[in-house]
Amino acid sequence: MESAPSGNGTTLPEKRKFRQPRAEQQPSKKGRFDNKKQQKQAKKAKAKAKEGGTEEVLGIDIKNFLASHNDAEAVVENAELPEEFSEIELEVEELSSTGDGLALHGGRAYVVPFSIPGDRVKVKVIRHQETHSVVDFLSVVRPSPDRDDSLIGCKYFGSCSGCQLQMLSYDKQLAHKKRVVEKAYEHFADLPEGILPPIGDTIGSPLQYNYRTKLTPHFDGPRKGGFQGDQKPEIGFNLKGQRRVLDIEDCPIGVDSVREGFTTSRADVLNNLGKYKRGATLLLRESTKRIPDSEDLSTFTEKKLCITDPKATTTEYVDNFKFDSPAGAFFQNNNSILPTFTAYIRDNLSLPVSSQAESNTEPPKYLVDAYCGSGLFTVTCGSAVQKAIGVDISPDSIAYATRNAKENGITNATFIAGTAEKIFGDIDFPGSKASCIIDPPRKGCDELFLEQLMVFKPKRIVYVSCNVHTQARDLEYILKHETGQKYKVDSIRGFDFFPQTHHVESVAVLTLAD
Ligand SMILES: C[S@@+](CC[C@H](N)C(=O)[O-])C[C@H]1O[C@@H](n2cnc3c(N)ncnc32)[C@H](O)[C@@H]1O
Repeated sequence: MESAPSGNGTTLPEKRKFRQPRAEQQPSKKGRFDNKKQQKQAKKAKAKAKEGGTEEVLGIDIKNFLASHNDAEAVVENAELPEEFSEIELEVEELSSTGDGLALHGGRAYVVPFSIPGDRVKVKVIRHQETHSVVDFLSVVRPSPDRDDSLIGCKYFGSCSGCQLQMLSYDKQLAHKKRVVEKAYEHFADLPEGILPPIGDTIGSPLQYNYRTKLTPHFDGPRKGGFQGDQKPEIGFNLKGQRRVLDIEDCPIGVDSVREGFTTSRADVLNNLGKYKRGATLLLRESTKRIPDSEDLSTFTEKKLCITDPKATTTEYVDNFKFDSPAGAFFQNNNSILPTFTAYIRDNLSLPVSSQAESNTEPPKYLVDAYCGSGLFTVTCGSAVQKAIGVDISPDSIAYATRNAKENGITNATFIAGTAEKIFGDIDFPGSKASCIIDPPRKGCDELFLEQLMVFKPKRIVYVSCNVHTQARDLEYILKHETGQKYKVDSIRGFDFFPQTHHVESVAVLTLAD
């Protein structure tokens, strides 16, 4: 039997047959599951979805997309599934939170990369899964009124897995991300209606290309015994939907220093292939040096370098705050939005003077910086507080947080290395006069931390997250907790740290009622 390439670079029998999706696996017209097996499956899917990863988020969008097409069930019964690797046309109706278009065909959902609602596209069918079908994007047959291909700023857009939204105007990208935040709270936080405020508009990034201060392209190793003869690895990012690397010479969302570093590092790898028995990930991280123009130090010239050693120290400025951190450790990747972002966090850490005068606020007396990294928030928000305390699991980051606080004149801060909940053992001030900033990794907070947070009861919580889905899950936990029920959610809004991609940073602000 002949074989043909699949979407992930392996080979599959060309005429492999797929069974029809079973009708009982689809939600009923009411969007509910009718028997025990369905309920069990739905429960399992929900539990998985709570992890907040790409698969789970897409899965929920697909489920809701199908549920919104009540008539689709009738079609499913008789629909023929298009053969794998056949080419078909699809009408894209929705943009999922993962940045993929969703189309309906024969009662099934098709996930269509690089497409937006209103596009008619030609695609190649790759595989039919239990819940949806996966296709490769081939071309636009009839563009959506929202598509503007003249905006596409990268020749790899349409193949590279890094960006999804380059064909959309920036205003539309921001509006889409607002919807992503709304949907996250609709689907990942099971809360009574009216408990959350309307989601605010997404705050845009001053730079929409040329903004990423860190890139990590990679390459695969040779099959065995090193690269032979003319053999060269592809160096870049993964092809969309595949585990294969797409060879990329430049990434226009990177800052100039990092793009130049990419060119140099690529050449370095290709000129020294004999050194590599395995694949590797390259680190490209910007570091800034300020050189004073005159003796009064008020004006300066900035020199930008690209650091490639993960253990080397990089320097970054946010307004006039200076941050050193290990090049391989976490630091926010879009410097252009950080002055606006940190000012927003600082403003929102302020405490209401009394519940009667909500607009009248004062800085908190105490600040808790949970998941503090190298001290971004303590340094930019800590000058007015009596005491600040930060915690991070990485001892390296804690060492740099201590150094950054000192270098920026913050003398009232201490930092602890350990898991986030450890911080509560070291706090010697009352929650009623404290604001707590929480900025966990994508998986969100551990239950132990949230439980301890509820015992501490900070007057204000500012929860920053690069994964709004786990943030929504954690807010549900807080707001359903016996103590947490006393919190009011003041605001939730996205910040666009990652233009051209589907990612959104979300900030939720909560205040404990008197
Ligand atoms: C999204 S980063 C935020 C860092 C910092 N707030 C900033 O903006 O630069 C998340 C941080 O959480 C830390 N981390 C991960 N798991 C943790 C845990 N269980 N307890 C404490 N810190 C943790 C990581 O080392 C990382 O520095």
